[in-house]
Amino acid sequence: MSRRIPLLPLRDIIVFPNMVLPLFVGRERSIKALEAAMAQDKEVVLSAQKKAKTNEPSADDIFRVGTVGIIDQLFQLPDGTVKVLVRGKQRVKIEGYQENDAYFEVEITPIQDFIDPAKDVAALMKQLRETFEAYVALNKRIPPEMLSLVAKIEEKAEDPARLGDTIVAQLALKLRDKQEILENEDVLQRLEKLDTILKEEIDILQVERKIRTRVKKQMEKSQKDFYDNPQNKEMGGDPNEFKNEIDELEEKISQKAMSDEAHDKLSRELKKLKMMSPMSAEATVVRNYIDWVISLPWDEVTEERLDVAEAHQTLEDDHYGLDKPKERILEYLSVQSLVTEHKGPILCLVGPPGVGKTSLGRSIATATNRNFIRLSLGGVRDEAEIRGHRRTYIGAMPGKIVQSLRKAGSNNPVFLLDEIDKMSTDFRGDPSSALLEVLDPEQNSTFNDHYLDLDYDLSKVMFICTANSLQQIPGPLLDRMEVIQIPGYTDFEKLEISKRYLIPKQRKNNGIEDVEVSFAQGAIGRIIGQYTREAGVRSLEREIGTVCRKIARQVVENGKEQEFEVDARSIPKYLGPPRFKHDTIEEEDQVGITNGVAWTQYGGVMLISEASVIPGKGKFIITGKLGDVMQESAQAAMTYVRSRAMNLGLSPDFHQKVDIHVHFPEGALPKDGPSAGITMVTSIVSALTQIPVRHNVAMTGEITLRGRVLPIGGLKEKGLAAHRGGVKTLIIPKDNAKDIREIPKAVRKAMTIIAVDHMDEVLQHALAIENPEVFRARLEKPLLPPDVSIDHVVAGQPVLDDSKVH
Ligand SMILES: Nc1ncnc2c1ncn2[C@@H]1O[C@H](COP(=O)(O)OP(=O)(O)OP(=O)(O)O)[C@@H](O)[C@H]1O
Repeated sequence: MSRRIPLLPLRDIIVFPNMVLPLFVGRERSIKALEAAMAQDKEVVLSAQKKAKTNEPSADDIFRVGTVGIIDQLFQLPDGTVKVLVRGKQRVKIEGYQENDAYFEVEITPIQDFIDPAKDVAALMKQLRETFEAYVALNKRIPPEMLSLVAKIEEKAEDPARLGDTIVAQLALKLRDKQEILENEDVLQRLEKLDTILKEEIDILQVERKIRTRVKKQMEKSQKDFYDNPQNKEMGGDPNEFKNEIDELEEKISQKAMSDEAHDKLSRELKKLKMMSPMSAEATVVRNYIDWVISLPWDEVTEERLDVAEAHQTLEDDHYGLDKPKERILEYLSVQSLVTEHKGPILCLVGPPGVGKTSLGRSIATATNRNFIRLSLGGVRDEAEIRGHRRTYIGAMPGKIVQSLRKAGSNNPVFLLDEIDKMSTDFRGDPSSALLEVLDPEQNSTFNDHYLDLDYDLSKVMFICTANSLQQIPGPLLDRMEVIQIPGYTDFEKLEISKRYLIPKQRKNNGIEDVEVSFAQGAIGRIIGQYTREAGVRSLEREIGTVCRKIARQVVENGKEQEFEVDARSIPKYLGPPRFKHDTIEEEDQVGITNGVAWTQYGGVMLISEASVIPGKGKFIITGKLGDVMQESAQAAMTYVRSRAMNLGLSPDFHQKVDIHVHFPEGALPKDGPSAGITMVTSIVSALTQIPVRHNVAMTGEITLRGRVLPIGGLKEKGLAAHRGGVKTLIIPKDNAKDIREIPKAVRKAMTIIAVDHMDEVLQHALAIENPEVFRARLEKPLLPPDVSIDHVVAGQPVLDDSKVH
């Protein structure tokens, strides 16, 4: 829906939503625009000029994307200029300019933010918050209260767009860069971009700081020389205070239980500290070191216990379903309680995001009376992040393992190493080799952090790893783990999880526990089907949270006495228009459009392939996100189609007279591209023969040159995706028939699963042919009937004369 609003062109400033800032307006046209806005509903479009210097900008001089703002205050200053306080509201696209005599009026449409469901929003927000904190620590220009604001937004994990907009508003970036961020509709890409920019800035600031420290050190040295001169003694700092501090540290060191090695080391460090000038940078480094060592839990433990029945109850109380993982976890815990030392393998929970890996870890901690800490390894590329920097580096710190242990406060916590499949390696060393040492029970009783340079005993820690996909876990690490797979949930399971856990939890979080709220089954089903697309329940929980928040607002406005019945029809009122449609099947059979199912590390997805044929010269084009991955399969597919040309009623040289275009529309990027081979062939054959593809059939399988259908992975996830999408018949490779058992029973019952060996069979089941028998007979005919020479077959001959299309 477009609207018309006055425009205020800005010089060198970009306003983001939620940003409040004063503007000084001097240009006559701009003042007129403001007056017009004040006369209407105080809204004005704020969009930057491409060049700040332009005095009389024309439509082409102004960016097409800006922000609608509300004028909160307006003052006329004595010199004729106007000061306005504006508040950014929403990104908008300028569709057209109407230049009237006095000012610009623009036609705008709001820009909808897009959140890629395949990405882990919470982790990205956390990462950006951390980077921002590191940046603020180096950059004193940014008010510290921004940190708490940013932390609050991140903690709620609901509004990634706001997080990005709040941070970008604080940065001094080039206009073009800011505009680019404003224009990007993909919220998570905006966050990633900001994260990169901040990291670059941090690098620069660190170099500057190093230089400053060096200069400061030199100054301190000359200062020390100055104080050391007896004549100047009386001007020095308070020596008593320093002595008290040293005494205090000495006391702490002697009282704290820690290894002998640590004791000795700290005594030596303390001796060094005594010799130093209290205000020197060196003294600060030594003090920091001593603080770190003292604050670690050397001897603090929580009393472990394990009552299997109780642990079972805790796991049941916190999670619905997940029978197999729960059973395996209990077996694991039982073994651990029988052996005195934890020398067994490490548990590794593998599954898509939001299936409860972290929360299972938390339950294990509760069940065994251990503290719980979580460390995300996503994006860790540097060995030093795990193991710390040597103290010779400026600003050195212990690595993340030691930092986390300090947070845990005991030396026997459950330590969840999240996303071990997302670590990467670069020139700074391989973090996975450091991690190997951490996890290896033979080595980890003497774990040596570079910063501490002391052995620390990690053998009492219970490590649990999580990953989205097995394939990406470094081999040596995988060897040491006991993998527990947690597949995605069916819609039925999601419904139950919502009813039993997510809705009560969100009602509590949003303070509407004691309000009459009921969620109809249909309402939850609609949220699952049309507002989320995921294997886990993370977005589902967020959407339910949004509904609860909106109810909370109504309660605040109108009192608690109302009853709220959330039914399927009312969902758009709470959550806006449905977000996902095309993950379900088409309503009618269509030529050239085939449903595939594919595996991604976030669970199964529907993957549609479209083919269309146009007169041409034999070009074969594949486009869409999957384009590159599919090139090789595409060649095999084409060879098969050409070898079957006669049987399909096509001229043998059909491929020279047409161009074929196959497209895989947007969607999550599957990891197993080739399994879309048979989907592509079906689309091509349908487009060439003009026989529609059955809309309620989906398929997966790789194809060879001769049309054999090869097995694929991830059948379970694919089955779930097909079921979610409303598929009635699922075609799978015969070699995968043994895996059908993995698909939940309810899903198996709801559809027919056909295992095939050859592409010919796929076509028989997938194409909407009235008489499949005739079609099969046709496919089984020898390739070239002996009495027909190639010359007799002409392009455009009647297609499959003996079978009818319905
Ligand atoms: N089976 C279940 N029963 C009850 N609640 C569940 C279940 N599975 C997931 N949840 C809830 O879903 C939310 C997301 O789960 P969690 O954060 O543990 O997912 P995860 O698998 O660890 O994801 P990630 O890998 O992205 O960290 C949590 O609030 C969790 O309590």
